[in-house]
Amino acid sequence: MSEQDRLRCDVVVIGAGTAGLAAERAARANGVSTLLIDPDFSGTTCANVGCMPSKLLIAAAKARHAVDRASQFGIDVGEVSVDGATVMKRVRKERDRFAASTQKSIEKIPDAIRIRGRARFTAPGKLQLDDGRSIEARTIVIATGSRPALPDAFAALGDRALTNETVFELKALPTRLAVIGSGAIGLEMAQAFARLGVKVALFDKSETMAKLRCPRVHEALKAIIARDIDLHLGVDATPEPAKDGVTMRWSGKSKGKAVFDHVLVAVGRPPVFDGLAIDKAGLDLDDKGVPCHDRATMRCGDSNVFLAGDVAADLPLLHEASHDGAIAGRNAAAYPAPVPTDRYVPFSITFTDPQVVTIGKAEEDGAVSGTADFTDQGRARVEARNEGALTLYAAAPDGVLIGADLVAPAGEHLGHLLAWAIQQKMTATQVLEMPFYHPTIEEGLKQALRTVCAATPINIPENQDAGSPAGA
Ligand SMILES: Cc1cc2nc3c(=O)[nH]c(=O)nc-3n(C[C@H](O)[C@H](O)[C@H](O)COP(=O)(O)OP(=O)(O)OC[C@H]3O[C@@H](n4cnc5c(N)ncnc54)[C@H](O)[C@@H]3O)c2cc1C
Ligand SMILES: NC(=O)c1ccc[n+]([C@@H]2O[C@H](COP(=O)([O-])OP(=O)(O)OC[C@H]3O[C@@H](n4cnc5c(N)ncnc54)[C@H](O)[C@@H]3O)[C@@H](O)[C@H]2O)c1
Repeated sequence: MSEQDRLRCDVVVIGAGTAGLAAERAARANGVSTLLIDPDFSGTTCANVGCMPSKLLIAAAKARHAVDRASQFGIDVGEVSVDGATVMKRVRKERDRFAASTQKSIEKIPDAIRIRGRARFTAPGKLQLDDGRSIEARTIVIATGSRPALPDAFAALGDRALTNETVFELKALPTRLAVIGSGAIGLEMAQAFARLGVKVALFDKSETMAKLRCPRVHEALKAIIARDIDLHLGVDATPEPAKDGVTMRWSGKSKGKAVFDHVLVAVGRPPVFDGLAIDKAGLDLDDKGVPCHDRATMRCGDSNVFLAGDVAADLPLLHEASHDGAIAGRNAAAYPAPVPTDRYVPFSITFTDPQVVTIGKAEEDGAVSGTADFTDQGRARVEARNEGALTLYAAAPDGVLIGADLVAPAGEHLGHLLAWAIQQKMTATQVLEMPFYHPTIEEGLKQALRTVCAATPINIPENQDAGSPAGA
């Protein structure tokens, strides 16, 4: 092999998504030479087909829903129509802006570092590109992301089956949409399409949506989702091509048959290892084929290989992908002396309206719990958003907050307050000692914090008024 066919660097990063870009940035900032490998450099999943286009569709649904809700305040807006083609055009136009700005930042990486191609292992620590060039690196970061699972029965439907990679390309809104999977993608997209006027049915083989642990919060979510969507949990749903769409048949907790224009398949996103020949990397793999790794360093065993982002199959979320990347990149540069990092408390928000949040640990981890209900909470009533429930989990006997499940108005903001308090290992008493402005949704937290205090031998702060202002 000629010298030209041999690429050399300290740290090679495979995959230029959120995690890979963060890893390359961190490695280079630590003074080592890097190479970044990607077949397309077309921007990130987040910008192209993930977080951003999904939130753009949700924003359109929110606008339509606000109009629908206006009448309860005595505001008559007359007949409303949705121009589906314009809705989808805006989603793509704004999405393309986000994608272009990601691409611009990729273009700022020096040319010599960006290598177009696919990498695969030929032996432990040895990589080859699909054009035959070999890569010699001191350390390797794998950041190849995840992609939507598409079971065979759905793949057989051709373009009637949609995933997050195709749904945002729809030129108009469908009339009838089946959604398979009530995880984050299924719930967000099902509710958004339904609120834009699409007739939506949602099917899941599990009886639990959005990985909620608290049955009370789950019941509240079920009632909210079922208002807009024909909801079928605990069912096996099978598709079959029909003349003008797809026939879905389902059985289990409910049974039926209906025809839809399209089926959106959102049944999880397994990590991408194909083409990498990961079996030749000499790494221990878990039962799902993911290299065993330490989340504190992102290092695979005692090898010179690190993981970052969705490919690690830990918490497939954007903030975790970028944290993984920073940790893996720095430690790949510091090899063989990786520095462990404390990880964030697990924290996820599903952007339904109201939003669903899960944080940290739950009852099964030995916690006591405190609850709050938003059906009669003051500010929530003022806004006619009085629905939802919250459960806080705390360690006994000291009342240190360790987790939460909630579906509540302003859920993403309550979620952040709680995640930050939990990350800081605050007790229920310490949070109760914080100022609560009136009248706010945040006041709804007090109810749950006080129940945690009552369930543990700790006291509600003595110098605090135990009453509630009107509607708190
Ligand atoms: C519809 C949807 C909505 C979402 N919404 C949210 C949200 O609201 N909030 C949130 O926190 N998270 C959200 N997520 C999750 C979030 O988008 C992901 O966790 C994140 O984008 C993962 O980043 P990554 O770098 O691991 O993967 P990616 O950005 O997918 O990057 C992987 C890269 O690896 C490259 N690659 C693959 N194979 C090879 C190979 N063999 N050689 C070289 N390169 C290769 C690919 O081309 C790609 O560029 C959403 C996801 C989806 C699908
Ligand atoms: N707001 C956010 O942060 C956000 C939004 C979208 C996606 N994401 C990320 O993307 C990942 C993938 O999302 P997702 O919704 O595809 O996966 P998911 O793992 O969140 O949910 C998949 C759902 O599909 C169900 N399912 C699996 N196989 C099925 C089958 N054959 N028939 C019926 N139901 C089936 C599961 O029971 C589960 O409820 C998420 O884990 C999340 O981390 C995050």
